[in-house]
Amino acid sequence: MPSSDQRVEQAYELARDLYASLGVDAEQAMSRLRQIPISLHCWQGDDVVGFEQSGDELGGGLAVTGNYPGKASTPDELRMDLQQAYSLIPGNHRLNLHAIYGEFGDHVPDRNEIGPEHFTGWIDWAKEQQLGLDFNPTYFAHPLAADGMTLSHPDAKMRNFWIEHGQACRQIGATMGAALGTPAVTNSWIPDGMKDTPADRKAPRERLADSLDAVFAEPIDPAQNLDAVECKLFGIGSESYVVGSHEFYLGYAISRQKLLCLDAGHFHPTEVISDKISSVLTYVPELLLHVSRGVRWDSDHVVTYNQELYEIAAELVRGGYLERTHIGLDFFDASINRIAAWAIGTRNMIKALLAALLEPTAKLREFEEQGDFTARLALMEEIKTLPLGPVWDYYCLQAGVPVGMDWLDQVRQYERSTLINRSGTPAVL
Ligand SMILES: C[C@H](O)[C@H](O)[C@@H](O)C(=O)CO
Ligand SMILES: [Mn+2]
Repeated sequence: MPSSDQRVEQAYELARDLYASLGVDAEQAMSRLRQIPISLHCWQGDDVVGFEQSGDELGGGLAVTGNYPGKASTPDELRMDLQQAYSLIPGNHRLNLHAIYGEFGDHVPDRNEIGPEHFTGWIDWAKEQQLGLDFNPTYFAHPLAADGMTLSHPDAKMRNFWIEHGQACRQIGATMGAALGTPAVTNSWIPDGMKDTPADRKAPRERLADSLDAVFAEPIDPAQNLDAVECKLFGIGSESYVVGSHEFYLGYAISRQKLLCLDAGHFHPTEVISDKISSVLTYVPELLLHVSRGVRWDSDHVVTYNQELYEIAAELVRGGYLERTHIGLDFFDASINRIAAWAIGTRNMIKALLAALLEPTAKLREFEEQGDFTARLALMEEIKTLPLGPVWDYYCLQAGVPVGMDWLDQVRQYERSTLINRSGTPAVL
């Protein structure tokens, strides 16, 4: 009887030969994949609560549903949970932190007073774990964002408070980047918008452009920090008008040569970000992706292995855009084990990149150039059932992470040994 590792190897060899017959080198695909970091978002680990202990509502049109037990409530717990998640995911990746996740001690500073000193614990840990860090100002869950306006607020004092927050966050990003030798992508998303039809769409957008210019005024070495801006179509409470719309940020990013963040859940349901990548990268230097999954009104379901995920990955590979794209995740689900959510979403993202790297693109292009759209469609359909699974299993085996569903046993074990003991967790999980 072959061992399970031998079965994985045998299945891989058959798959490798099949891909080779289509002109695809599976070894090369895997070695490229090893170089692609995914930035895991810290906020899946605690339902976007953070460590300010303010008790302020999430707000900003964001909502987390579910009450799965065992959520992290201290930086140490969150780091422990992240380590557990990384141990289930092949490759070397990054962590994306929000400003509310600082280690603030007894006297929590206001958002405009935070500094790199509140993130030394994260930086030291990231160094130890060999992770790059990314960063985000938190323009929500705060009394000064309670009316749904921040950088575009009509009151200059309010705008200034948030401008100072944005400036502080860039310095934190730069400190992270300098300490870790890899630039932090510091991404700005603001909730500003209106529930009902505004009488003035223009003024808030003009104010937002001015505020962003003030946030980004200080030049920072791009080897330490890169600025990104993220649009949204609508949120809860901003159904009729969002100041930072797609057109607004596309124009802003192009005119200021900033990174544009495309969140897969932030567009009309019939729009897909896979079709935007090549347009946007014609004009902006680099792209940040928030890979997510929109379901009706919610933009943040756990990423599944669906056709759009494949198309996103395929566009990055086909266009040669991997070097200019930072891949981050953005979902939060409190109805399932939070570590499993990270594992499922991140493994799916990596699996989609592997599928894209295994695509016989040269053949597809050949058909397209010949005008043979029949053959192009036929091959695209054939690709859907090529043996990706055996290559994926082999990739996981080689990386020393669980193969197939085995990762779930480890999550269950961690649940029993650790999550169950957390305060607020019922005796039986
Ligand atoms: C918590 C994140 O900053 C947030 O999800 C943002 O990126 C977003 O997508 C808001 O809908
Ligand atoms: Mn997002």
